[in-house]
Amino acid sequence: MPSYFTSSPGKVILFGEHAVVYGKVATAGSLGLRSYALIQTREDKKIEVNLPDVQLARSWNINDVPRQARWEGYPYPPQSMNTDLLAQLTKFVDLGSQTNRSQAAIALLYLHSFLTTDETLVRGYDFVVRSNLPVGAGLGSSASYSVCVATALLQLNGYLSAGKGLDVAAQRDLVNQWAFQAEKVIHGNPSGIDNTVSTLGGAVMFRKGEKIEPLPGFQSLRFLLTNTRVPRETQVQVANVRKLHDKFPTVVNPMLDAINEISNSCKDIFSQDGLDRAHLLARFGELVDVNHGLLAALGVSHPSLEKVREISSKLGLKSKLTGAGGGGCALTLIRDDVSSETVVVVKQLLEAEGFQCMETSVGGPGAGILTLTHPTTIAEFLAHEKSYFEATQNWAYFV
Ligand SMILES: Nc1ncnc2c1ncn2[C@@H]1O[C@H](COP(=O)(O)OP(=O)(O)O)[C@@H](O)[C@H]1O
Ligand SMILES: C[C@@](O)(CCOP(=O)(O)O)CC(=O)O
Ligand SMILES: [Mg+2]
Repeated sequence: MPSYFTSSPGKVILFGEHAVVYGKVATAGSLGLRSYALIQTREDKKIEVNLPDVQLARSWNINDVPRQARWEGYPYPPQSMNTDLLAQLTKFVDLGSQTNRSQAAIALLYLHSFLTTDETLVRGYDFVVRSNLPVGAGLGSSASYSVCVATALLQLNGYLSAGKGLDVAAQRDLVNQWAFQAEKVIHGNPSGIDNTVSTLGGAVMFRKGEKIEPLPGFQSLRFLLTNTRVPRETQVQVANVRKLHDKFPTVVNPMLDAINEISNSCKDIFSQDGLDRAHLLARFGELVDVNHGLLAALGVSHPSLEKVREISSKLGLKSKLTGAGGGGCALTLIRDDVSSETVVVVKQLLEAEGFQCMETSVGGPGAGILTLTHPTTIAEFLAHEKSYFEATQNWAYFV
């Protein structure tokens, strides 16, 4: 009975969120915080889904879920989203269209409709996801979830098996393309940066439709992430920027161009010979400030995010919102010369506001699969989730 774990990281966008949706360059890295999925076949033709992070536990008869006939470009996703299928699935899951739970369930079933083979159809499967990432806080939980879903369904249905003749790069590409479809279900109009970073890992400069450029040196940077715990949805923030853009294109386009130049300047700083690290970090901090100012002008800051900036700047630290904004997370650059006492103080001050501070590594591995020798149960997976999480070093990453 095939049984697999899949795992993929969240991400932090350093520069370029929102602008990246308009084809500008953005800079981002994978996080040490990850999501983990369990997928395994069962014998009663049911799909049993358990997503505790969004309080969803549901089971469906596998034959009741709509299935797609072979399409052009198989096994890569079709060029455009199937909106009829989306409407059908929204009705089928019957959880409302805009809730956390329904988006997660529809994204899973959307991929299921395309990827399920006859072999899986006669059996059914269990599917569980747990995440160490805060959901809806700007650290790419939706992309991390989407990559876990895509990897799990592709693996269970044999698309990644040796017999298919895909090398590692092609496997990652297939996962990334399907994860992007799931992100589209959740976000509406994603740029693709989040699923790409979650699939590939590392630190990259990303522009829609172009080859990914690795950004060496990034791993040595240290950040504090602060979750303001103010809920927001990426889809809503992206739509608000779109409205502003469409109303005042001549005002907004130069702002997006300026954001583009921030990533280019960041790259220049890293590749500048002879620039000592103290100067590099000081310049980086200035770009953090400028990028936040532009994002605030686009209307995606929030009083809680301004509070993070105010507190950190009192201690000489630079912060900006990260992800879609409107709440969620901010990142703060911790320069090498910042003492551990200062970090403790800033964390205390931020936590006193009710915020949650996290320090995590940036630029680690991307998506991975672990084949289980013994099938497990959903209950056991959830009961022992910590040890599964800690087994991360044994995972077969696509790297
Ligand atoms: N662990 C998870 N389990 C199920 N669904 C998840 C999980 N993490 C994220 N999601 C999905 O992603 C959505 C949040 O996405 P989004 O608004 O883009 O925020 P984020 O910045 O965290 O990516 C949730 O509403 C849910 O549909
Ligand atoms: C705002 C945006 O640039 C990043 C969104 O990231 P998150 O979902 O808030 O983690 C949107 C996108 O790139 O698709
Ligand atoms: Mg997201």
